Amino acid sequence: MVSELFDEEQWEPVADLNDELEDITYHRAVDAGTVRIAFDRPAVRNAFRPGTVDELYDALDHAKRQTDVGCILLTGNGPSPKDGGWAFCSGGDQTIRGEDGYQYEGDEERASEQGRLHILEVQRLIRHIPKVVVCVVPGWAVGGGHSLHVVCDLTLASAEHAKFLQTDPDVASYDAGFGSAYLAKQIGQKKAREVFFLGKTYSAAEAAEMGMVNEAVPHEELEATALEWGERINAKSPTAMRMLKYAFNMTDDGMVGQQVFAGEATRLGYMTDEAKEGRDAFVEGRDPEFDDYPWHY
Ligand SMILES: CC(C)(COP(=O)(O)OP(=O)(O)OC[C@H]1O[C@@H](n2cnc3c(N)ncnc32)[C@H](O)[C@@H]1OP(=O)(O)O)[C@@H](O)C(=O)NCCC(=O)NCCSC(=O)c1cc(O)c2ccccc2c1O
Repeated sequence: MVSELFDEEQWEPVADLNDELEDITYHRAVDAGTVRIAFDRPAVRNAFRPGTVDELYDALDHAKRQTDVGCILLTGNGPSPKDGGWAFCSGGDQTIRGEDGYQYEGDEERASEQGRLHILEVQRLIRHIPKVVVCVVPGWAVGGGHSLHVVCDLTLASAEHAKFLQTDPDVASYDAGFGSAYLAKQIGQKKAREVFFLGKTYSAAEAAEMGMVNEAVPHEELEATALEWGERINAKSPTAMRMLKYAFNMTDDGMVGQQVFAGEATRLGYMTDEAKEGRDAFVEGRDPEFDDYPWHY
């Protein structure tokens, strides 16, 4: 069983990656352009270790390159075989945290590598991926798991079991990027500081009220609702959705935000006859003829 909330009839494993996965699962909807990527370490509340992060990055990168996929669901499998508890993700696995980051402990080939903090690379991939990423939270979203939900485009949560908590300062860690500063953009400075400085646990309803969760739904309906959201998203114009995501990002992302948005503007430019004329003239060794193209106003 992948997860108690997982409906096997709706999904098929992504064949070219799934055999290599240990810490996550990766599925594609049978008849929709939606993929489901899930943490699969429920016994430790889906804490991530470096290998987990590698797999997550690879799955997201694979999903990015599927031109018929518009929606990525990021979730956590469960419940825990130990105590029945649910989690989206409890952040970095503290048992393998070394002095310079999280260690590839137990992986003989990579044990000598430096400590990693590359969940931040995953955050940046989620931020820039030209698709809608929905965080589907069936239980705890804590520490680095909380930050992941913050950086996703939308968050859908289990009304009964989802719980939101920032423990970073308890374990002497700090996501000083999207996890904190971008959270403040979502819920306001006072509330974001409360999340980190007081370390309270918030229910799905409270998190929705604060503006960091889009909707709380009954636990049993969580994944069906997520698939419905995927359908709604996939029915829309891919170009419009991509440009909107990058427009939302741009005001907070500085020159990188401008670069990502501008890259898509360049792509749209390349699709015009005017751009083709510029290219063809160079390739054919002649002067370009732009007289047919107006100076739009
Ligand atoms: C998540 C909890 C609030 C759940 O509490 P609950 O009482 O429901 O369950 P237990 O505490 O009994 O946990 C069950 C079981 O899971 C193990 N476990 C849970 N979380 C982790 C974890 N993160 N690492 C390792 N193991 C974990 C727990 O030990 C139990 O095992 P048993 O063997 O006893 O059954 C609560 O568990 C909790 O508070 N967990 C810790 C949350 C936490 O502090 N996470 C780390 C925050 S820092 C972080 O994530 C982070 C990562 C990065 O890579 C960064 C990179 C760059 C900047 C910042 C980063 C960053 O902040």
